Amino acid sequence: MPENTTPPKDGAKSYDVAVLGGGSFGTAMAKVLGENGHTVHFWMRDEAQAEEVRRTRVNKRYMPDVTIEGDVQPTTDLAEAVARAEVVLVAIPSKAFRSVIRENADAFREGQIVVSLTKGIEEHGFKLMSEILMEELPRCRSGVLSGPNLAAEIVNRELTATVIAAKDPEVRRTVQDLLGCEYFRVYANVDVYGVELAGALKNIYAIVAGLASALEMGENARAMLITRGLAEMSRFAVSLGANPMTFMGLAGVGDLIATCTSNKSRNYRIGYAVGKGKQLDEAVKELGQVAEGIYTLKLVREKSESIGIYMPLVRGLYEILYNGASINAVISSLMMAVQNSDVEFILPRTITQ
Ligand SMILES: NC(=O)C1=CN([C@@H]2O[C@H](COP(=O)(O)OP(=O)(O)OC[C@H]3O[C@@H](n4cnc5c(N)ncnc54)[C@H](O)[C@@H]3O)[C@@H](O)[C@H]2O)C=CC1
Ligand SMILES: O=C(CO)COP(=O)(O)O
Repeated sequence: MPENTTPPKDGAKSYDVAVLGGGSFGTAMAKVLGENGHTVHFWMRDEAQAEEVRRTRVNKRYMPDVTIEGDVQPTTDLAEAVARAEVVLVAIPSKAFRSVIRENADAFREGQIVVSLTKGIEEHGFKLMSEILMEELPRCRSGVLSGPNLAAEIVNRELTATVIAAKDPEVRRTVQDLLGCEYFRVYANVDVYGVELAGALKNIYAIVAGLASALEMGENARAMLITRGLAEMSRFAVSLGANPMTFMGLAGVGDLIATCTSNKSRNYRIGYAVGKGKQLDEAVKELGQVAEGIYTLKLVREKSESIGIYMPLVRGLYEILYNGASINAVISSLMMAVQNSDVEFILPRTITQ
């Protein structure tokens, strides 16, 4: 056993796990797995970065203050990482997710467990990452992990809960066994589509919340945005087949609270920067990490218009970010819109658009 390997918990099985993606979240999950006593094949595309992590145990660009403990083996050989793994966790931004999986599809085995950690939507065809996994790796067993999981807190072992969503009970159990520990708790769900869509949609409202914070709005406004964001995202997701109750859970309201109230969220930080007068391009460049919400916003706006789902916050944010609308004008039109029902599952909305 290598020097820096933690033995697995008493009686627990030690797995070989591949983590694909060497950014903030890949690093956070590799660290949890390493501390839980598993062998981690940590794939990243950049050899210099892999060598640095190997040598220093620090992923300097994404997590400069964090030492990665345990048997975490950085590699740039994706096929080998997957071949050695019993379980594969994918933390690659949505824009590159399909191409990375497709180019390496031959490396995956029948029945292998592959779990998406990515909170985004594919541009063409409005596909979620679990759908991409089913299309590209039809012989594997897939799942998605989502929830209030700010990487910057997990790496400090701050108490966190997440959700594994999968139809196959063994996938759910395996991921709970792999990741669960004294600071990371893994709950299960079977509504894969709802859990995954919740994780992607909440990024939009985190941008809205960041914007509101930059404008120094109060707590009433923050509560209104979070709650109306929840109403809007569940309305949209339910129309596409998600279970509304999923939005009451960690992957729904939980993640919405975490990212709409914290500048540790990159999406929130984008909203904050725009609210302080930065151009979107400038804000993204300064962030230097992925903020999925800016892409998800475009796709959800287009989809909601095409299927006739009322999403005023999406529409307003889109006008601000992509059409140069004045923030104050958008706020005013949202506040002066026709007054409507609070919980539409109890009192149906009377106004549709
Ligand atoms: N950071 C967080 O707190 C959380 C992030 N997520 C999700 O995880 C996904 C990844 O996010 P982060 O790791 O935070 O992003 P990041 O911006 O910190 O890192 C992205 C990583 O993906 C790599 N990458 C980009 N394009 C690539 C390509 N074509 N091929 C291979 N690798 C590529 C980059 O080199 C980098 O290592 C996102 O969908 C995000 O929403 C989910 C939960 C929490
Ligand atoms: O999804 C996240 C936490 O649950 C991370 O959010 P950001 O991508 O906005 O940092």
